[in-house]
Parts: sequence; C-alpha cells; structure tokens
Amino acid sequence: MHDVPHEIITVAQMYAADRFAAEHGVPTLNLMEAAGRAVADLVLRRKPKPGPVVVLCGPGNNGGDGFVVARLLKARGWPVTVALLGARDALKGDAAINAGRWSGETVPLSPAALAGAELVVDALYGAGLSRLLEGVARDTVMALNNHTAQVVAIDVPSGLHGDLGRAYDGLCVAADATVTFFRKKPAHVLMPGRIACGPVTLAQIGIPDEAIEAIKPALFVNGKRLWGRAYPKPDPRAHKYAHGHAVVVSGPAHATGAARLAARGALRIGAGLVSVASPRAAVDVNAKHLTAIMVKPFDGAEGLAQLLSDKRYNAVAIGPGVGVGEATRAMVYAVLDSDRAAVLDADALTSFAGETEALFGSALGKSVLTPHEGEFERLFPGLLKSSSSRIDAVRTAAAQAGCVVLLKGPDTTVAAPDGRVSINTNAPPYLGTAGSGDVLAGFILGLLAQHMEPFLAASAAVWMHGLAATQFGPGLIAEDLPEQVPAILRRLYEEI
Ligand SMILES: NC(=O)C1=CN([C@@H]2O[C@H](COP(=O)(O)OP(=O)(O)OC[C@H]3O[C@@H](n4cnc5c(N)ncnc54)[C@H](O)[C@@H]3O)[C@@H](O)[C@H]2O)[C@H](O)CC1
Ligand SMILES: [K+]
Repeated sequence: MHDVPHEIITVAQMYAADRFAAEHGVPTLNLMEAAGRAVADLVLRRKPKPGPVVVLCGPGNNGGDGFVVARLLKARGWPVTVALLGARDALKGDAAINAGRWSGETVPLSPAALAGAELVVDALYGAGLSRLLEGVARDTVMALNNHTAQVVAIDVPSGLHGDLGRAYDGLCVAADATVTFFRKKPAHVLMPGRIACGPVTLAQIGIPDEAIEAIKPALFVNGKRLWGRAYPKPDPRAHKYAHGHAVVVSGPAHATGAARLAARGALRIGAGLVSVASPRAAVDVNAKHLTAIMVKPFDGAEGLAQLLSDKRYNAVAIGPGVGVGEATRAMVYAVLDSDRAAVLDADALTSFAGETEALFGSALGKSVLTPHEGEFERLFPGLLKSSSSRIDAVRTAAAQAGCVVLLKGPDTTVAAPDGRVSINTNAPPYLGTAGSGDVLAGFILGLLAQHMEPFLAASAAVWMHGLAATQFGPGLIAEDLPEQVPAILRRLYEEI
C-alpha cells in the first residue's frame, strides 16, 4: 500500500503536533529549516532553471519558512527578492532567527514587488488563525492572482483558512502548488480550498509520527489507507452467497432505470447476487433489461416486508426512482424494520423532508444516507449554513441521524456517528451526469452486502466511483461506471 499518510489534522492539532515535537526534543527551529527545505526542493522541481523569484514573507512563522526558502534558493545562485509585510525587527522567535540568517535585502510588501518574478513563494500567512486579507497584503494577493508567475504556497495559500477550506471573503492566493507539513489540513481537501492549493505536496519535517497517536485525528483523506484492510477480497473457498445478496427497490414502470443502474453497480463491485425488487406492474420492463440480475416482484410496503423476510437478502438500497411520498416512507420503514444494511438515497430521503423525527428515531444504525446538497438541506434544514465547514455539518448530521451520512459533491464527505469523517478528492467534474448517484448507491450496496461496515463501505464506494469516472474520462455516462470496476479491482487487490 502506498504510504502517504491519510490522516487530516485541524489547525489546533497542528499546533499540538508542534508541541509534541518540542516536548520530544525536536527544536522548532529544525522544523522550520526542514519546512523551508521541502519548499525549496519543490521550487527546484517545478522550475529547474534559475529565474527571478520573489518570496512574500508574512509576520509569523509562515514568513519564517519563507526566509529559509529565500536563503536556500539564493545559495544555489537564484536571484531572490524577499518582500516583507511589516518590519524586520518585529519578527519573533524562529522567524526572527531565519530573517537574521537572510543575507539579502528585504523590500516592503507591495504589488510592485512582484515585478519581473517568474516564480513567487507565498509565505504570507499559514494555516494559523486566518482572517480577511487586508491592506497591502490584500492588494498584493490580488495583484499576484493576476500575475503570470507560478506560485508555490507554503502550508496553505494565504487567506485560506486551514480548517474551513475557504477564505472568509473569498480572497486568497491562487497557488499552482502547495507544500504542507506533517499531515494535510482540511483546507487542502475541502472545496474551494483544494482548487486554491493546486497539487499538495506533503513533507515530513521531523515531527515524530507518534504525535498522531497522541492527537488521534478522526478525519481522513478517502483512500486505500482508510479502508483497504477492510475491503472484501476474493476468497477461493467462498460460495457466491458468502458475498451477499443485494436488493435494489425499483420504481414504477416508467422509472425503473435508476434501480437497474444501482443493481449493476452492486453486482460489478462484487455482491454475490443482486435482485431488483420490482413493483408487479414494472416486472416486464425490468425483466426485459436484466440478465444476471434477478427480478423479484412485490407490491407495496407490506409486499416488500414479506420479500425481505427471506434472510438471504442481506443489504437493500431504496430511493432511486421510487417517487416521493407516503408510499415511499412506508417502504423505507419496511426496509429499516427488516434490520438489513441499507442505502437510503434520492426519493427515499426527500420523502422525509419535514418528517425526519420519526426517521431518525427508527433503526437507522446499519444504514447509509446519501444526500446531495439539496437533499441534505431537506433532511437537516439550515445545518450546512450554520456549520463552520462541510466536515462539521456532515459529522453533526451523522450524530443526529445515528447512522452514516454521505454528502455528495466534488469533495464528497462521509461521516459516521462515532465522529469519523472521510473526504474524497478523486472525483472528476464529469461525474456530474444523470444516474451517476444511482451507481454510487449501488456501489455502497454491493460493499455492504459483502459485509463491510457502513462508514468504510460508503468511503470505499465513493473512491471507486471517482476513480471509475477518472479512468473512463470525458464523455462519461452513468452506464460506463460499473464497467470500469473490473480494471480497478484488478489493481486494487494487488495493492491492499
Ligand atoms: N508543524 C508545522 O506544520 C510547522 C509549521 N511552521 C510554519 O508555521 C506556520 C504557522 O505559523 P504562525 O506564526 O502560527 O501563523 P502565521 O504565520 O500563519 O500567522 C502569523 C500571524 O498573523 C495572523 N494572521 C493570520 N492570518 C491573517 C490575516 N489573513 N490577516 C492578518 N493577520 C493574520 C495570525 O493571527 C498570526 O498572529 C505554518 O503555517 C507553517 O508555515 C513551522 O515553520 C514549522 C513547523
Ligand atoms: K502561505
């Protein structure tokens, strides 16, 4: 398994990691030197030929890192200008020491300082308590964002809040690349911060890994590191029933495609058997389009309950195409009463708008709710707005619902009621296509059927979904997604 750490730490946890290092005998000055060196290395990789570099240094330790970069590049013969915000003698601690080690001039920070730069190092502000960019810092960042020089940001693009993943008023440095230290921060993975960062390089600067055990982060970059060990692997002794029997509830005759997309997703991702539970009036159309996937007729909530009394069905998805209203609510309760692992998506969520109390009071424990933002708002009115970030919103939602909640988007966030959260970063924009959510529901269903726990199943499914789309590329339609799974699995089994 590749070994890029997958834990994400908050700004407060970053300072705790710093303290942990200091308490374990690592001088903070060494951390700053290593941080600066990592940035200088990235600059040299991105621009092997020397050219005019401007380092924008702020008043704190982020600026201190900038002075290290300036010194290291100058030592290699690069023409370096340091543009400093504030007075040199106002710098403190390690930043002051590194300003002292800078043998060159500093010019006052201003848009004019950018003249002639081919590369700019942004060391104005780091992940430290951020607020609005003001005054000359603001003017310079605005000028920088209209400048042709490539920009390498230290820790986070200045103005971007490390925990929130956005700038307070939208203004932050638009970097071409960012170097951060020890572990990623929320701003590197949440939108729109992720875009402002460009590709993020994670550098280890001497903070002992044991700091992570002390901090115990509950936030993760979604990927193999998170769920690889729990991912169902082929077992030559296993019977197809060992891989579960997944059920997707179909909509009425005019709305059956969504269920079939989900069913195909579940089958491709490895569920042993998949059935579409179909209203009798839709059996014909479902049967005409299905081969390996079975069709099981039922009518109404009672019929569904009866169907699910067969214990071989171990995971159920309901929502895509089923319609909004009382009939759907009754079917959802039939699913929940059956005590199966369940995916509640689309209409199964919208049907509970304004009636979430009863839903959240029922046995949701083995379920995954998969809202997009609109559906999330219907289930948890005002929560996205009142939360400081998407992470907090989805974490609160999972605690309220008592089950795993997955909020879809370019930074799909999955939260468990125990506080764990994963953020996905591999989804390409063309995933926003009709039916793609139905396939995602099917992927989650297929992994639940194979006995993966809901948080890891949902996270793994989101990652597979993003990779499937990336692998197919532009022109993607939902039908293509399940067909990408075999190639992904072939590699995945070798890596986990
Ligand atoms: N373990 C590590 O990751 C290490 C990180 N290093 C670098 O240190 C900075 C954090 O340094 P800090 O001095 O705490 O914060 P800043 O430099 O970001 O800010 C200084 C100062 O400015 C105030 N401030 C923040 N944002 C704004 C703003 N938008 N407008 C005005 N003022 C602002 C803030 O309140 C502070 O008082 C980290 O990012 C790394 O680059 C170490 O070098 C090595 C270890
Ligand atoms: K910065």
